[in-house]
Amino acid sequence: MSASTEPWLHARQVSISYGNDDVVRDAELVLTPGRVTALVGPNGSGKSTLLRGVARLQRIRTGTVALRDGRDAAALSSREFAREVAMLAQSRPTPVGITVRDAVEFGRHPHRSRWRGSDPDGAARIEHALRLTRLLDRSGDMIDELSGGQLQRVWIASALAQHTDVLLLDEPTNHLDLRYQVEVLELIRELADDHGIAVGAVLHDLNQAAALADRVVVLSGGRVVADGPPAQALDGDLLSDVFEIDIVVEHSDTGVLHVHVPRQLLRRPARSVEAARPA
Ligand SMILES: Nc1ncnc2c1ncn2[C@@H]1O[C@H](COP(=O)(O)OP(=O)(O)OP(=O)(O)O)[C@@H](O)[C@H]1O
Repeated sequence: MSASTEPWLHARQVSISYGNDDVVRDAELVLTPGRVTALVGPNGSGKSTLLRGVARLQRIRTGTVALRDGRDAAALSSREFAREVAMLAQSRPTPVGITVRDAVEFGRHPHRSRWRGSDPDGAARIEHALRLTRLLDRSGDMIDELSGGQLQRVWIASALAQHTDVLLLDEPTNHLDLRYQVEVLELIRELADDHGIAVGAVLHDLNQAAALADRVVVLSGGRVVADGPPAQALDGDLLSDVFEIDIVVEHSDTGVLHVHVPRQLLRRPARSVEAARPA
């Protein structure tokens, strides 16, 4: 892991609007090498918009995004920017008729020379990405024949082949069963720990955020309302306010956080079950 704590991405006072609506307001996001930062918050709180804004997929109305060595992201060409920051968006169409390797090769696009398309490091980078995502032995498979979890790993491999300092992931565990969720989360942890990548990930599951992240950013109504280590940012009272439901956060002796909704809120009264039964 890199020892540096200088941010590799630092978004300051970022506001993003749709029409006249500010959906992200004065947000700050700091991504440092070897660290995973989770963005959490209710539906519509601005998590994806903020991530898309710092990935230059969405226009930022005000604010700045600085990359490694303080370079202004807005001053880079799109190819230069794509060599620094990779983004795995929330939903991607699955192309038909291409192999796993072809899909991973998409990630090399910013590294190809403009005219002749040469990419001397390409083969090694693609193989590295396939190995990290445990897809080497599937590299010839057609991607439309993969399971959801395998496909998610292919897109992560494609982002890794891009060979960037910063990796942004929008709900990387969406639609995956528990086993694949754990696999993807372990992979993300490995990318930060063993490869020093600065990762920013939107996550819905607060327990996954607590387990995975070094830092958690909580968004509410487009504003950052907490930003810190999980034990600090995932505060029960704050989360209850933000999600408008009672949320309890327990800290175990071993330092594990457990975020949950008290059971009585989930229990259905017996009579409603009776009432639902057909006569
Ligand atoms: N293309 C768009 N046009 C107009 N408004 C949009 C658009 N995309 C998102 N919004 C609005 O911006 C706000 C923030 O949306 P965003 O998708 O960033 O939230 P989110 O926290 O990622 O939500 P979710 O958890 O549901 O994915 C919401 O009010 C949403 O309705």
